[in-house]
Amino acid sequence: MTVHIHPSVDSGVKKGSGSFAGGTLVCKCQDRPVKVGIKGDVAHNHACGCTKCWKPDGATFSVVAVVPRDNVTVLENGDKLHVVDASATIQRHACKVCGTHMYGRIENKSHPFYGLDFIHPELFQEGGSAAPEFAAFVSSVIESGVDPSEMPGIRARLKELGLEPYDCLSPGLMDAIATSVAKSQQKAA
Ligand SMILES: N[C@@H](CCC(=O)N[C@@H](CS)C(=O)NCC(=O)O)C(=O)O
Ligand SMILES: [Zn+2]
Ligand SMILES: [Zn+2]
Repeated sequence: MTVHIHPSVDSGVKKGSGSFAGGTLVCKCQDRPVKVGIKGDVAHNHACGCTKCWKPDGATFSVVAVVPRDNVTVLENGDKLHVVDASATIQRHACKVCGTHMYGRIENKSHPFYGLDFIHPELFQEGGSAAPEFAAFVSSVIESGVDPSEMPGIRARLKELGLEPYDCLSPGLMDAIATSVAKSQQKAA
C-alpha cells in the first residue's frame, strides 16, 4: 500500500535553492485570493501530524515552517481572514472561504517561539524555499483517523524521505523550548 504523507513530499523531498529571497503565499480561492508576502527564507520546515495544523485535501501531514513575524505582510484580500481558534497558542489566520491557513501567530510574549509566525511553504507561488527537515507530532495522525496499524509504515516512509519522525518536536527544538523555560525560571527565582 502506498503511504501518502503530503503532496509536496510524496515524490521525494525537494531541496531548497539556498538563496530563497521570499515570496507570496496564495490561498486556494479562484476569486479574490488572499495573498501574504514573506520576506526571506523559511526556517525549521517540517511535516506536522497534529490535528491543528492545516493540511491540503487528502494529506496525512501538514508541512509547516517558521519566519520572523516582522517578515509577514498581508498583501491582498485580508478581509477574508479570520482566526480559527482564538484560544490556541498559535493563532491561525485562515481564509474564511477556502479554509487555507495563511499564517499562525503566537501573541503570548513569554512563549519560547514568540516572534515567529508559522506558514505553509507549499502556498508560495515561487519555488526554492528551504525543504522540510523532520516530522513532528507523528503519533498525532491517529487523532485525525489514521489506523494505529498504519504507523510503522508511515514512520518507515518518513525515514525513507529523510524526515526523521518524532512524536513531539525535534530534539533541537525541544532543547530550545527547555532552554527558554529554564531561563525564565532563573529570572523568576
Ligand atoms: N496531539 C495534539 C497535539 C497538538 C499540538 O500540541 N500541536 C503542536 C504542534 S503545531 C503545537 O505547538 N500546538 C500549539 C497550537 O496548536 O496552538 C493534536 O494533534 O491536536
Ligand atoms: Zn481562500
Ligand atoms: Zn501542528
